[in-house]
Amino acid sequence: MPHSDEHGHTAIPVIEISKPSDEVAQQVLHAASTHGFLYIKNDGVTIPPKDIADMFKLSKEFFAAPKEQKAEYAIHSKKAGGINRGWVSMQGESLDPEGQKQGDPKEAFNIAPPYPTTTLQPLPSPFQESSPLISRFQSSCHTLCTSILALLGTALHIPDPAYFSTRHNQSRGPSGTIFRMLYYPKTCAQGEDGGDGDGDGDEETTTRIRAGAHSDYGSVTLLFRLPGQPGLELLTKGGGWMSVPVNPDEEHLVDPPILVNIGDLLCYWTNGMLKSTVHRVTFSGGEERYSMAYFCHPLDEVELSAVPSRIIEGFREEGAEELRVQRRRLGLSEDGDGEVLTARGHLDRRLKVTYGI
Ligand SMILES: O=C(O)CCC(=O)C(=O)O
Ligand SMILES: [Fe+2]
Repeated sequence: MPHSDEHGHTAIPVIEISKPSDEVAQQVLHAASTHGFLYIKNDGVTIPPKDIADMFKLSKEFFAAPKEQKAEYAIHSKKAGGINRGWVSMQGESLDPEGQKQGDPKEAFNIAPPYPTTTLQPLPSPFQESSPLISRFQSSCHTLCTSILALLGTALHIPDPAYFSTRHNQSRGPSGTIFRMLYYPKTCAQGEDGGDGDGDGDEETTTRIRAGAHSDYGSVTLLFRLPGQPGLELLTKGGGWMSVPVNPDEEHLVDPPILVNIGDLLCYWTNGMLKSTVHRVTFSGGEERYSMAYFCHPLDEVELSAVPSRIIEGFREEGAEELRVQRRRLGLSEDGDGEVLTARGHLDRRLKVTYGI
């Protein structure tokens, strides 16, 4: 490690964090500041593989329900608990509005963390009956995110060891954190004919897209996928697409490692040092596909002035171009005028681009 794939791309490392140390912290920082992606070896305890499997079972059961039933909990609706919660229908969202005419051929269901009460948002069956599992799963995802952020804090020599964890402590207030279950149905027209279904193969050379090219919004994202359901690709520095295997080390790892990627907010917050890498999902096989993502965000009120680290301060010049990209994504003037965004302000700007809300 690290080794390269057949195209010469350095592979995304699998990092074991069950015994945190300076060396482990350095490995996490290195992956986060080069690929923007890393795998965490599943220790079997933090997020039990059985819970992951049970969550996938629930997700399959929910998405198999009739459309009308799912539509009762439509995204942003009052019944689903408000903004950014609930069910997203097929083509109901475009992650790459400029690059794609149509919305993504996928469905999703968003669940927010329980705040300020301890109960989850109103949920349809079978989620309602499994609320304890869902809460437990979300909370273990959050624990893992906090551990990853703590390792980044160590490697960046942030003087306050609790800098990131305090700012992501959900018991202290609301945040943009959201857990999302995704379902990409098998649609033969799109698998064979670029989606227009007229059978003439006129888009033969176009890659079939299941989730448009995008970067995530928050601090860190955890991604769960199922063996045999590939399709995730990341944009390399050279402008090509590199596939991200579900289990990069099948020989040694029974449980697939947990994929982690850095979001725009953390890139912005670190002067562009941690990379928020653009990624997408393609058909590659066209079979149905399920995934789950935990998008971890800081508390709404957190101010995103550069994190207090000499390493980040020293990156200001090198990261200037990356920061300009980030500012463009937010619709801000490129060179900034000294204003400090809050985490909420950052998310609102990003959501506006995707949903127009
Ligand atoms: O389904 C996947 O593998 C990735 C989904 C994704 O990137 C997202 O929802 O942000
Ligand atoms: Fe994503």
